[in-house]
Amino acid sequence: MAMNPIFIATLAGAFILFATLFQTGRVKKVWRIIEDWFHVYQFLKVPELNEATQQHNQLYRKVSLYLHSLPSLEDSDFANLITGKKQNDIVLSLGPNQTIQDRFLGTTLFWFNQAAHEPNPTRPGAFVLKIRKVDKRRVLRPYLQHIHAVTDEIERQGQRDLRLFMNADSFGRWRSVPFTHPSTLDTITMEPDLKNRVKSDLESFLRARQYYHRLGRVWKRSFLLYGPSGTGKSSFVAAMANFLCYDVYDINLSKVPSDSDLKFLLLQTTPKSIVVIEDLDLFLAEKSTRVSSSGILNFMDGILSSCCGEERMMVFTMNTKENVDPNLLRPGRVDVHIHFPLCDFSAFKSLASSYLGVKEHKLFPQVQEIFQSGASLSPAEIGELMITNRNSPSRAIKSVITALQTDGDGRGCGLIGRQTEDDDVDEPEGVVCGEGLHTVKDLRKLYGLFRLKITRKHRSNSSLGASPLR
Ligand SMILES: Nc1ncnc2c1ncn2[C@@H]1O[C@H](COP(=O)(O)OP(=O)(O)OP(=O)(O)O)[C@@H](O)[C@H]1O
Ligand SMILES: [Mg+2]
Repeated sequence: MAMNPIFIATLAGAFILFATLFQTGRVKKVWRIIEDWFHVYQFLKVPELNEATQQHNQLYRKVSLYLHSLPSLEDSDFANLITGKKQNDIVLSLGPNQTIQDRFLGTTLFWFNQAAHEPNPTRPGAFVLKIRKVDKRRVLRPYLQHIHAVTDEIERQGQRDLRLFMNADSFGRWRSVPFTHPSTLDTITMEPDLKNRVKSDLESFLRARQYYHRLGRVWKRSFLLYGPSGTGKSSFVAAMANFLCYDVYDINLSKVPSDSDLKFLLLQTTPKSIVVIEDLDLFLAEKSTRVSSSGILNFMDGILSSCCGEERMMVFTMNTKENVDPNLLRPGRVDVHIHFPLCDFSAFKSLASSYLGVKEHKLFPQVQEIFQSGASLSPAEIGELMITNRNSPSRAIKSVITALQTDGDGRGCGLIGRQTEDDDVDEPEGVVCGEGLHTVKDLRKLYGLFRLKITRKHRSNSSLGASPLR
């Protein structure tokens, strides 16, 4: 029996239409909606915040990291293209209200990225997992374990994209941007011995989960970075974040309306993060914040951090700690003190090596002499002169000499070569307080601190990290 040509044409047309719709994913979508009608799937929500406590849900962060590592992200209906860590790096990011598929143990799972900002801009987002009811019992538990394993591995290899969180408004919420600061411990000019001790301190912190638990302590560590402006304190925080592969929460105290808002901000921070308060001395001196001293003390004591997870660094920066109540900086509140001094000759040489690629130069003796006379500049000032004159090392060094003779004159006076026998005092260098150790002796043993002779009144700028033990 001959086929009706109209029937054949209609069939072919329907086939082409179906294939086209299938290609664009519309049929798949309609099919999914039909399946949802018949309750084939179960939905599980992973909210960004725990609604009862308003704390960050760790699983949300892990799921986000996991989903962004999936090759199937390329096949999702809609993805954002954003720049990655390195220049020219372009990475895919799952768009809001978009779905991504994953395969696990022979079944397909769907993740829906529920947008954070609709309809209420402050409402947190969520990921919604859609899994076949028949597969749930068999697949869900191992699948969640799989997500943990994959994200742990990503974090171990330091591949996680870091974020910088800021409390930019007075609503007590964090806003974040990708953290791409290029500073590393290698690029920070610092006395090499001190740098090595800090490095091993950070490394041992990363491995110390069991140790802290055994002691019944919160797995956290606090640093005080103090020294004049432009000596590298903020750069060091960035270097720490890159070294530890931790996010940074930068607390602007002037934007915190009250003690309870400070608590709330801390509760929302996640583990594997550095919580930073810059210029704490200024806030304490000027009382330019509505947060009380006891609010700051609670924050530093870690009572709060004990209820919102662990694996955190607290970093406070100050220009000087002279006017700060020593009680505020006692061990436990601040575990490690690091002094960031103005440049001495060896710091200058180190900057010349990295900024100008010069290890020796005929002008070096002259520079050394000027430093010995007591003049000094910050690494930021010297670095800037070197960057400006980077095409001519001689010109760069000459400009540093001129600056030392003018701007830097006397800046370091009294800090170098003014030691008197009467004023001798045992001063440890840099890192001064250790975990679980309470005596000065213990602390010295910990870091093999060596004795420096410097004056009681003036901190030496010839040695990075000189810090009195109290
Ligand atoms: N020790 C250092 N090693 C390398 N670069 C440095 C160092 N100190 C400062 N710089 C450079 O100087 C600039 C300013 O440094 P940074 O902001 O870290 O100083 P700071 O101590 O935080 O100053 P402030 O107290 O004013 O906040 C940065 O660009 C940094 O690269
Ligand atoms: Mg700074």
